[in-house]
Amino acid sequence: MSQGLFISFEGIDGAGKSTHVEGLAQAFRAAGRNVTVTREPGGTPLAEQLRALALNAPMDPLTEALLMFAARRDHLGQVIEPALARGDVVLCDRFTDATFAYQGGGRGFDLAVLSQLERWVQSTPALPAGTLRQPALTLWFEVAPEVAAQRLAGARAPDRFESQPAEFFRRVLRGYEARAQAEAGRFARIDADRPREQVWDQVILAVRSRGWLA
Ligand SMILES: Nc1ncnc2c1ncn2[C@@H]1O[C@H](COP(=O)(O)OP(=O)(O)OP(=O)(O)O)[C@@H](O)[C@H]1O
Ligand SMILES: Cc1cn([C@H]2C[C@H](O)[C@@H](COP(=O)(O)O)O2)c(=O)[nH]c1=O
Repeated sequence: MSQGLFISFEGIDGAGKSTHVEGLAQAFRAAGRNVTVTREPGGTPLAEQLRALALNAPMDPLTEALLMFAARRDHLGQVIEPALARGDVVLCDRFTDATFAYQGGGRGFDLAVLSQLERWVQSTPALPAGTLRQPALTLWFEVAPEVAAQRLAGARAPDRFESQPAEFFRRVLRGYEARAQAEAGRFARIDADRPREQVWDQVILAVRSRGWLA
């Protein structure tokens, strides 16, 4: 049986990350792997309900952060951990880096509290004590907020996050930068301000260079 592999996709709204999730899933399936495609917040019936609240209902920053981690706890227990235990490749559209970027960077919420929640929520008996469940690779789609906003313009009714001004997304970007610097080995920076084909080339290179696809 193959070993489970956990890959997350990150970036500001409209960076273009979801566009490449299914392509990477197909590449792994073509190589004979079982793939679980999922997203955060969401991925389980309960977490999808929490997603609808987090994206649409007015709330204070602590409530928002708690909802993200509550959804994540359910998602990890119901979907991610079982899939990894089966040996699947798990492709997750956003994970905890989004909380540090959006709630920490964007909202200015206390990073120490987020780190504590991360330790509680991502501890798992599947890993040695003191080790947290984290992606093996995080594909970080970096793009200027103005470019991302243009891509989303008119596409759908904006939610509580998508309707934030460019300055919010500049803070979110800085939040991602800080996480990428702190955990450089886990992050692959994708220059997402390029045509789709060139973005895809960077995605597949990041995976191949780690020996996970030929
Ligand atoms: N490289 C690209 N160049 C131009 N447009 C793109 C590119 N990649 C994706 N798009 C378009 O930009 C829009 C947003 O793409 P996508 O949904 O993949 O972004 P996202 O990062 O997943 O956004 P969100 O987090 O808000 O769901 C879509 O209309 C998509 O077709
Ligand atoms: C996981 C997570 C997500 N968010 C925000 C980021 C996005 O604006 C939405 C999710 O929408 P998408 O179209 O599926 O990208 O939620 C957040 O603020 N904090 C998080 O932890």
